[in-house]
Amino acid sequence: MSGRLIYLMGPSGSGKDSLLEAVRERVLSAGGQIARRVITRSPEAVGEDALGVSPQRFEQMLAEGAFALHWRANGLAYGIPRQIDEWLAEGRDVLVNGSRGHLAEARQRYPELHPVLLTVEPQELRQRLLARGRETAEEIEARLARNGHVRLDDESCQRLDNSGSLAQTAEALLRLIRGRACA
Ligand SMILES: Nc1ncnc2c1ncn2[C@@H]1O[C@H](COP(=O)(O)OP(=O)(O)O)[C@@H](O)[C@H]1O
Ligand SMILES: O=P(O)(O)OC[C@H]1O[C@H](OP(=O)(O)OP(=O)(O)O)[C@H](O)[C@@H]1O
Repeated sequence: MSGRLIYLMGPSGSGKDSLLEAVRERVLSAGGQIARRVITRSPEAVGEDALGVSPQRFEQMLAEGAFALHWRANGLAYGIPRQIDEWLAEGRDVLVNGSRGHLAEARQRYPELHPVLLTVEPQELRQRLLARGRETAEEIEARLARNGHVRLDDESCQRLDNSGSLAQTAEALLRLIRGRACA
């Protein structure tokens, strides 16, 4: 039986990378996997477990069919390695740090995916992006503006509020996964 694709979305700064890191050990010990994104950003990017590549290398990987999913946002290119298909075929649940703007395309490839939307109070979101200190003030404003016009009216999305404690959000995500995806 195929594993489930847990497609985590949310505004830049809402805590997707932090949440995936917080649940990583328990997801892996339950036989699940967490996809490592490929991003055209410096490998030193603060607070994320992504593979940083040049735009040229990204295009080469894309041409070689290396990605199961890929999209562009925030002036960057993001890719999800095709390895997730092997994991899913092995019956493993796979968590992906996804994009709200790419959900429709992701659904075309994975009709059974489980969408999870991380939400954060707007003012808290701004503070977190500033505190993370990875983007310039201009890039932060652009991300906040993007959040203002990316609309997700998909009622099937499970919503997780990450405005409070990360540990509590992690427990909520694990309950959600156990409830819907893991035996
Ligand atoms: N529940 C939380 N409470 C306080 N700070 C958080 C919480 N979740 C994430 N953060 C912080 O907010 C910033 C953005 O988190 P990050 O995981 O990079 O978000 P995303 O991956 O969605 O862009 C980071 O500095 C992170 O440490
Ligand atoms: O379509 P959206 O839902 O707005 O998402 C746009 C992009 O931003 C998110 O990445 P992330 O939050 O990790 O961005 P960052 O790491 O570049 O800040 C998400 O993973 C997408 O790659």
